[in-house]
Amino acid sequence: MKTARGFFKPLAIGAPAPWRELPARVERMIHFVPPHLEKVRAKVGEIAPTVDVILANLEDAIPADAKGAALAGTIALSREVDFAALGVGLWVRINCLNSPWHLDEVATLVEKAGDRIDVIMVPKVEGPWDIFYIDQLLASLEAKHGVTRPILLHAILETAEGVMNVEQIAGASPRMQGISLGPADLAASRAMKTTRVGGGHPGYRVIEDPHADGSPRVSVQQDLWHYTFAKMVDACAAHGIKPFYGPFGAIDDPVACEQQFRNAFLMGCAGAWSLHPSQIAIAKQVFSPDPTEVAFAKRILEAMPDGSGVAMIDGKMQDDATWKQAKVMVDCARQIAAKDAEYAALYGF
Ligand SMILES: CC(C)(COP(=O)(O)OP(=O)(O)OC[C@H]1O[C@@H](n2cnc3c(N)ncnc32)[C@H](O)[C@@H]1OP(=O)(O)O)[C@@H](O)C(=O)NCCC(=O)NCCSC(=O)C[C@](C)(O)C(=O)O
Ligand SMILES: [Mg+2]
Repeated sequence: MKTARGFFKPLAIGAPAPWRELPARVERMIHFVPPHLEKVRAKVGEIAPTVDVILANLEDAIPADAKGAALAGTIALSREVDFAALGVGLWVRINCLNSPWHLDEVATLVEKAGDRIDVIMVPKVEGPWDIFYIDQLLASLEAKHGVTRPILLHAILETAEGVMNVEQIAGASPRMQGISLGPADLAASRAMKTTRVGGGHPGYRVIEDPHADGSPRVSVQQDLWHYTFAKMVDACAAHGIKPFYGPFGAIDDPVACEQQFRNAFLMGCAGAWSLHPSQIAIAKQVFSPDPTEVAFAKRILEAMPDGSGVAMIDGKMQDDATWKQAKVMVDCARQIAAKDAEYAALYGF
């Protein structure tokens, strides 16, 4: 383990000092773009003002023979759209660390777009050693190319070993911005017998005991991901970084997508991925707290100005702990309102 002071020392001479606090950013949806497709890339300028983050994807879903074009497309994208002026994050998902592509990708990204990329997403992170490696590599490249703002790291949790080590991954570097669930690779890694990208499964359920009269037994579908998800959320919260739900592959099922996103939101996630333009509005609505809940939270804060004691509001007991929950809700709404005029009006800020 590094010493407490050592943790915040730059890892290369001339590299920028690591972040001590994460920059405060609204990241309700991470919108995935295949950057090798010129047709899709051309539309990013139009989509960007409607999202919080645009992610150029270099990994899975990009054919092996298009990896170079995707990297070139990412650099072009970083120049074509002024993401910083729009208040939109620019993220890149690189190929995994045991692939032949990641080294050239990281080198090219830092050299050609190091001052414009906010976050690099690293897939299939197995343990803290993967983060140590990429942390050092980034510091060396940032120093070499005079990048003054450290690029943050986001890990995808998509192997059984990664889940086992999630706490150490979350705390491996001050560059860690967050972690997303990668349900498709994780399912394969665990030998789960599914063929989906996230969401539930009709076969995973609980059933009530047989009735004496033989009448039908109630059976309810359960959440396949709850254990992994809760483990990830606690690891992130404990280390002061952000948990995210990952992708929802059934583009044709917006109802289930919304439910999956809402479960993640209620459990503490900051956002989810949008793979298709139709999922952007779903994520935006779900990850912006409900205005009615925000109004109630404001009443709690007003009823207990110093956050202590006890109060009754509409028959519900309020104390220091509900005050803290209310503060989480109101702070989140305030941050969103500062970025999004539509929600500022809904929240009355
Ligand atoms: C699913 C696909 C193939 C359906 O693409 P489509 O063309 O069939 O859909 P469409 O409904 O016909 O598209 C309508 C319009 O939207 C456009 N469009 C469509 N998608 C986008 C987009 N993302 N951004 C911007 N524009 C988009 C599309 O080009 C079209 O434009 P047009 O009307 O002008 O012709 C397509 O949406 C797509 O490629 N999405 C991204 C897929 C992706 O990134 N997958 C990897 C992430 S999930 C993952 O990796 C798993 C994980 C974490 O690793 C693990 O769990 O293990
Ligand atoms: Mg994956």
